[in-house]
Amino acid sequence: MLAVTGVSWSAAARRILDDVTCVVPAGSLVGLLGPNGCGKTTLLRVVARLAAPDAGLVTVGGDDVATLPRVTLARRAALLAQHADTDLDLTVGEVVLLGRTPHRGSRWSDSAADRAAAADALARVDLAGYADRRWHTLSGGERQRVQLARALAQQPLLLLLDEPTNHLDIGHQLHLLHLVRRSGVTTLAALHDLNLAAMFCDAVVVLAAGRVVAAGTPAEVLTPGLLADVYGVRADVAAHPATGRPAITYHPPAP
Ligand SMILES: Nc1ncnc2c1ncn2[C@@H]1O[C@H](COP(=O)(O)OP(=O)(O)OP(=O)(O)O)[C@@H](O)[C@H]1O
Repeated sequence: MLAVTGVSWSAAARRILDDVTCVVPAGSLVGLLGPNGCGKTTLLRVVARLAAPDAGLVTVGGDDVATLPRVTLARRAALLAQHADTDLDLTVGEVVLLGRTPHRGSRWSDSAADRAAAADALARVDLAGYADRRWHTLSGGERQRVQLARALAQQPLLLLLDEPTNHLDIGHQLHLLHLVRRSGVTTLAALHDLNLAAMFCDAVVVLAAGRVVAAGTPAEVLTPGLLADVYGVRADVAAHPATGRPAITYHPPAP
């Protein structure tokens, strides 16, 4: 469904993404992992065509994103950016309806289908009843969930999520990833919490200094050796008693 092949991207004479290849099969949730600055956001931006790669190919649904009409790409892919915000004095309902823009064509007003999709998306992020609240009155976690609702209202084939659990309490972190997984929408999500990645992702791709250093199921990838090599941390990895997925316990840094 999403295929990234040999993608490189440079800025300020530095190679930020270096020959990155990965796939996100249709309907799966793939976690994009790696330390700060390894290139996760940059890869999501390249996939969303907000940055043009120096080399390589990105296809969504088999089509090269570089040549897809903008409106077609906007209908297919929704990006939830890391610090999604707006300076406009919008209501929550208006923010979520922005997700319907690619479907609106030349219509100026919202259709019943637009309003239904927006209301459904708000309910799914547990914010039914918030439609008339002003955006700037929301907490950080509420804003994050509204932005996910905007992305869901877009009804994309591909969701690109940049640290979607930012600002969320643990209950809402679990709820959000459960919701994304159950939505069945093909998703690539940059995540920092490796236990959440292990719990919810079908597969993970690990970047380090712009290169893919591991890819596979969470159990295949999230080993003590990988955590030491990539993050420089010591950790134990056991099978979660309920799910069998990896459960990581970190050691404090050596004194
Ligand atoms: N336009 C740019 N010009 C120069 N450097 C850039 C540019 N965009 C990104 N970088 C650099 O590329 C590297 C990768 O950045 P990116 O935001 O993709 O990392 P990340 O893995 O998402 O990090 P984090 O986990 O901290 O969010 C960083 O060192 C960043 O400073």
